[in-house]
Amino acid sequence: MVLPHTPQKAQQLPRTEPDQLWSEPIDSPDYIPRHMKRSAASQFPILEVIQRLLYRLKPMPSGGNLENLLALIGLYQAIHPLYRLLQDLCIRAFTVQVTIPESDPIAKEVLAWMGSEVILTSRTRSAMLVTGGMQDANDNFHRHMMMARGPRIGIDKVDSEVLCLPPIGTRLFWIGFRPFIFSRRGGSSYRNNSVIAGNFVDDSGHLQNSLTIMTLGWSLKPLQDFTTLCHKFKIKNLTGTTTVYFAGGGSGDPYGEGWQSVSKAIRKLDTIDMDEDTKFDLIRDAEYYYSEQSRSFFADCGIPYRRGYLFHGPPGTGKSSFSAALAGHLGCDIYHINLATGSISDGGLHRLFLGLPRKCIVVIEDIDSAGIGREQAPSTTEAPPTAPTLSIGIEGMYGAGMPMHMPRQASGQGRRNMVTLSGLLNAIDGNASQEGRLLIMTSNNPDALDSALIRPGRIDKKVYFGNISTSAGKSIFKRLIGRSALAHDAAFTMAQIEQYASEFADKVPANNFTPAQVQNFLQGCRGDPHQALREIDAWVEENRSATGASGTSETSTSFMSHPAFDPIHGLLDNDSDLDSLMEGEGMA
Ligand SMILES: Nc1ncnc2c1ncn2[C@@H]1O[C@H](COP(=O)(O)OP(=O)(O)OP(=O)(O)O)[C@@H](O)[C@H]1O
Repeated sequence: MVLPHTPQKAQQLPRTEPDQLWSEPIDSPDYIPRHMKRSAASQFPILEVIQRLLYRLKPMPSGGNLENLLALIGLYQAIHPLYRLLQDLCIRAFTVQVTIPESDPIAKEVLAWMGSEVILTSRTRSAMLVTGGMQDANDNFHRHMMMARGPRIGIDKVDSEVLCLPPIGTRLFWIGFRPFIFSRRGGSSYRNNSVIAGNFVDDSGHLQNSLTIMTLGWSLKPLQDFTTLCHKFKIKNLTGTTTVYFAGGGSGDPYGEGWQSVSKAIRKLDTIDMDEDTKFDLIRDAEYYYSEQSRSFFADCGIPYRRGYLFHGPPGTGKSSFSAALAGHLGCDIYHINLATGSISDGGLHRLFLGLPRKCIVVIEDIDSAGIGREQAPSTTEAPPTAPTLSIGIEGMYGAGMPMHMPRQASGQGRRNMVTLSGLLNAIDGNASQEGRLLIMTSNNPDALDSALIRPGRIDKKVYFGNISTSAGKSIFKRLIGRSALAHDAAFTMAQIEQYASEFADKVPANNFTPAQVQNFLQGCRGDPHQALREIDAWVEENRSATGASGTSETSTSFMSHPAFDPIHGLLDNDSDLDSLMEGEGMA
């Protein structure tokens, strides 16, 4: 039986219009005329959206779960920007923050502190693990501290070179009763509308990774105290190491502009073979420079608090090694700038100097090969078309005025130098330049340098590093061969080593080879005194003919060749003296 089809009228539920939600009886004190509500909603469309979404959320007699869910999501989407706006307003009103580019030395200290004191000590659920070396030039430093704290999150299962750092993101931590928010941002995670973590845009307009530290209040003092805490933490944990910073090449450099760092074991001063008087004079001078007495002397006399040395001599004679050992001795960091890379501009150099801490050693390496010779009058020589902004110094490199002594490296094909003499002078002691640094310039050819660069006040001491003397040869043999032989083979005695060292030194013609050359030969002998003595004659012959070494005017004036020069004089008269000499050696 077919029932007649009686179309059922869909049950129409009375729907409440959004406006009715707020409707009040006309005699109610809360009554607002409808047209006024409409105009408010039309002025702020977001209100109307929220109003409609709220209406959708009203429980309905039939179904509506999906609709409710969608309305809820829509409501969240609509309210979220408002929430962010309010959050940002509160942050701006009640907090202070600092942003540090990740390439800055302070950032390394903050990251290390966070990794060690927050990430490894809390029940963290995320961390950034990086292998040492390329990922983070500060690897040794972080590793050192990880070892100091002990692994906490299963790091013992992985290679000891894995480092634990705070991940990209935001993290809350407390120091005492004060909350801090730490944010680490990658350059790509730039968000225009956030004030929680500012991003750092470098001079070339590129986004750099950055850190932001934020805390409650209106004063930057707690943040300054925090960075000081991180710095002290670094000093405490870096006993026995020196942090060596290298200037990044510029925006084209994968590591970016600014300072990149690596930690190295401190090289002891007694591993540098040089005239003892010169050595101790330099040490005394540097120690005095950093004393309170000298600081107040400079201040009282109104002299800029700066000091400069020029180390000159052939390559491989210990200029850089001594600088590093001096930094280790003074307990400060060392900053290397190599202008010969041709990728640092005047502005970049200035910024590098501005980023220096108060106490540090800055080494400008091979300054003569950087093409910054004497400032010349503008040359008529045409510069190559690829170098439209050639400095005065570089015109000499490319043009007819190129000095004959200019190393091949500096005259590199197509490479140009972007630092001018005036730019360099301005960076090292212009008005805006940081005080307190000890500047060391190294040069293989000081005659090529402009007198303005090395005038008193800029360069206070000039020290010549020369080829190896007989006594220095003996010293190097004892350090590189004798020590190892005594440690690994009981058959050797001190007296024997002394004798072998003298024999070896006699076979190496004085002032012909650099310490680096001799060191290289001895390293190849792997601690075997007999092999060293067996092979030295052939090596001398071969290298003499290869280099045509017959003594240079430089070596003839070397302090190492001075009859009075005996770098080990007074130290090696007996066994204990040798032991004391050898105690701190072996670090390269
Ligand atoms: N006087 C020295 N005493 C001990 N080791 C030295 C000495 N000179 C050089 N060496 C060794 O030779 C190597 C090169 O030395 P270093 O880089 O310090 O020379 P440099 O004079 O700075 O050379 P360059 O002018 O090329 O920069 C280092 O490994 C260092 O250990």
